[in-house]
Amino acid sequence: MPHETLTRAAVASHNTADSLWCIIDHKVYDLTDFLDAHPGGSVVLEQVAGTDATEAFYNLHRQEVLEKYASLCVGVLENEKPEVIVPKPGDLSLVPYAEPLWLRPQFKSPYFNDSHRRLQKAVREFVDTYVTPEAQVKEKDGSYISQELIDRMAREHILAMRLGPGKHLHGKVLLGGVKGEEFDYLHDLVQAQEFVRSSSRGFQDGNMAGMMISLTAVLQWMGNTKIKERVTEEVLSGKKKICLAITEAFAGSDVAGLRTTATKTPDGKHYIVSGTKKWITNGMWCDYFVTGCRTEKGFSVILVPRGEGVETKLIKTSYSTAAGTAFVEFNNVKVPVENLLGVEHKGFIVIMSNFNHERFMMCCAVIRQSRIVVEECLKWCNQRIVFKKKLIEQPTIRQKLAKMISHVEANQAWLEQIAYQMCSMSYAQQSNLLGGPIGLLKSFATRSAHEIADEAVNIFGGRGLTQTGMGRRVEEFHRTYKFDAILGGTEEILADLGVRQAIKGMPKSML
Ligand code: HEM
Repeated sequence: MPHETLTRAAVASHNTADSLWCIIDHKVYDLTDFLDAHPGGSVVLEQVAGTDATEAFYNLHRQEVLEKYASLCVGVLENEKPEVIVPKPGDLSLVPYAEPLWLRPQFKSPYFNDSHRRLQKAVREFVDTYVTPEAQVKEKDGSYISQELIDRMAREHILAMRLGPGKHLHGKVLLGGVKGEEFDYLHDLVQAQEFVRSSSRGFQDGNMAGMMISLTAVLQWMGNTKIKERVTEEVLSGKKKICLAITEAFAGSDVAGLRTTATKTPDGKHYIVSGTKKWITNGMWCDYFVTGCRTEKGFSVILVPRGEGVETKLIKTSYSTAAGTAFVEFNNVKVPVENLLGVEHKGFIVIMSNFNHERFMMCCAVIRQSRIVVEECLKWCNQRIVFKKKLIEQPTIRQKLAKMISHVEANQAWLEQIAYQMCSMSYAQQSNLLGGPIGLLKSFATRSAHEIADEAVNIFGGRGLTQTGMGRRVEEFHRTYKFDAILGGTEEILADLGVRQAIKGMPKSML
């Protein structure tokens, strides 16, 4: 915190490398000892010694740089007040279009009530305080989520909440005082969109994405109540970790082409699971694998615990290894038949019904990330000066922003409408009636992400290709938005699913 009140004249006298001060946003910084450490070099700082460097600073740095180096601040200017708004944990952004319409005070929404708003506020505070700081470190160094954060999420029932609505939430009081019984798909949308604000795509998946897409299958399809209750308790309390193991090097979206086999032992008491799985999110640290296998007369899903014959190797992808993406080998792993999910040889339905919620979550995430990029671009265009004008004064730039904003707003409106429909449908109705629309939305939202990432990099220039500094969020989005276009079904497969499902509902007669 600044201790002294100073005048501009006093600052002006500290204008050499031996004593170098400058003003940024009405505060005074002593940069003398920072000269050699400054990533932009000492020369540029000497050029602004003793002057007001606010404009030069914001032309090149993010506000968070000043927060990180707050200790360099030695005073405030007499009778002057800082103008830059520093957000506190939980705050809404004041940048236009940075928040979905329902969170902007001037607008109303037919979908969101007081309970959704309470949840939003509490989750944002939680994410800003506990998730984002860890996410940013882990995204960079590639290490896995801390047990401390997992435990904290378990205590607040956040792990349970992130599976979506259902009986597993009954009797629990969630963040914002929301009762588990009232948690619906609009709450689900709210929490999913708040969690991605930590802007670290690898860590975002590292933060229990595997659990979100696999424990749901255990809850829904595990016939053996004892195993179901034990595994659910272990995972939701954070003691054990679980992931979905379907994709193979041999087959991705083509689930029918999988080669991992599960053969029953002669006494009928066990399966012997053999084969490999690839790109398994969180696989590196998981204790359980919800595994797709070929069985004698079809396809079955089996809960395989880590143990003898299970080996995991890290896969390096374009996002951080914080996601724990694994190549998994099952080498004659012996699993009790009680670990079967759903009906033997009829596992296709287990996987397919699970996909809807996974894809819905991915829509929530990629649409919110796209909005973050729009916010970054609006901030930058308002801050960056080129050809003696702010970037925002260039009509070409405004055209780009118009396109980006329109994509985000259209997708969010479609998403909210789908979430609203989900609230009043059974699981089976959702699969029948919403599998297609969710597929179309995911496919369209990632095409939008493609356009948004492309325009954002053009707006940021070299900074949009640099992993630190002003453009780091844009660089990360441009590098990683494809994960959402591929995982959970590719754009083409899902677009096709959407149309095929629509055609199923066509009247038989010619129209
Ligand atoms: C409190 C004062 C300052 C601090 C703590 C600071 C810190 C930093 C940091 C951390 C970076 C790395 C890039 C980033 O994270 O954004 C950086 C880059 C840079 N800084 Fe500063 N800086 C300060 C003031 C200034 C001023 C007043 C100028 C110019 C007149 C300046 C010019 C630069 C330049 C040219 C770069 C390289 C930018 C780039 O590669 O895009 N800095 N500074």
